[in-house]
Amino acid sequence: MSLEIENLRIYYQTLRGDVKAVDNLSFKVENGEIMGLAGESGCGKSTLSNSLILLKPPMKYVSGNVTIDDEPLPIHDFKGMNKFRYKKVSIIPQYAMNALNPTQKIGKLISDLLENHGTSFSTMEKEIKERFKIVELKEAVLDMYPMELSGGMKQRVVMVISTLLNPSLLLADEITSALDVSTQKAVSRMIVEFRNRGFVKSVIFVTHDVSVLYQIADSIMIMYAGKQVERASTETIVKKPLHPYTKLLISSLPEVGIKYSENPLKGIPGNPPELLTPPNGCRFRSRCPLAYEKCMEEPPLVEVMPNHYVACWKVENAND
Ligand SMILES: Nc1ncnc2c1ncn2[C@@H]1O[C@H](COP(=O)(O)OP(=O)(O)OP(=O)(O)O)[C@@H](O)[C@H]1O
Repeated sequence: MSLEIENLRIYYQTLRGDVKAVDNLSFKVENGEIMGLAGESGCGKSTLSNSLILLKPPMKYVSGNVTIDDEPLPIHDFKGMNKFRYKKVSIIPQYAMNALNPTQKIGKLISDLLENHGTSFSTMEKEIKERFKIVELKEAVLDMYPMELSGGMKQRVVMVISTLLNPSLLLADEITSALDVSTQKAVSRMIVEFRNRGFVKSVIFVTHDVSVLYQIADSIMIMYAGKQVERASTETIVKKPLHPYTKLLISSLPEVGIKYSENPLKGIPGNPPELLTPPNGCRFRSRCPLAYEKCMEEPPLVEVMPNHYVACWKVENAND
């Protein structure tokens, strides 16, 4: 098993109280699996992914266990995580294109990073050049400054850098949303290629855009207001979703590249609840066309079919 998460709670400490951004999540990601993570803006996707590598204030660890390759991952221990970052868990951040130091040439940047992790550019040179070839970057890029590269090229440089040490888990956070459609496809294909070649064991691919996931993910987890509402194979989530929220999300698939925040879900009045004081029971109930009294109680996440998990009373009680 590449990643295993049990009862994870990650909050933001604010003057008004705790924002319950990730509220009791449990799931597993197998070796070789690309898991898509989708849901409307503000549902906790970035919080989950950031907490697995860079948990710092105002974000706070509240409870839960994380294991990677069957070894505990001390996400609550900022310093203790140093030996796991890049080596075991790596991230292509949301604004990867701006993540490169503008005053350093790409080659120097890679060399510094490798030295910080106990290896060197010369040891890794063959591999670096090989990977540049895979992402269709010329070797000459090593001698360039970030400002000399296009957005898509910078994105690919960051992809190579974050996976050079063959991490077990790669977190990819909205890495395609700022790109044009053909670059989006190329970047998504490269993630699959990296997984196929064993550069990364597993991937959590965060996006607003389920249509991107349909092309690359093996499984999809749908989050709503800090909770997991449904998780299954990609085929099942797209073709046979069971949770009312997933159904609405799938039926209102936006055009590629348009964020849900710019194109609110059609047919679902209202907004997700505030995570400072989330409602009791099902957090989707105020917008759910199927809500009934039972939804005042929190629905458990139930495996309704093998590897198909849903948190909805209507689904659980469908045969009553
Ligand atoms: N620094 C912060 N302080 C307080 N609350 C925060 C902070 N960052 C995020 N939040 C809150 O945590 C919740 C989850 O946010 P998060 O960014 O994880 O959602 P997301 O699903 O990744 O959204 P997006 O797709 O827009 O990035 C939201 O309610 C958000 O307002």
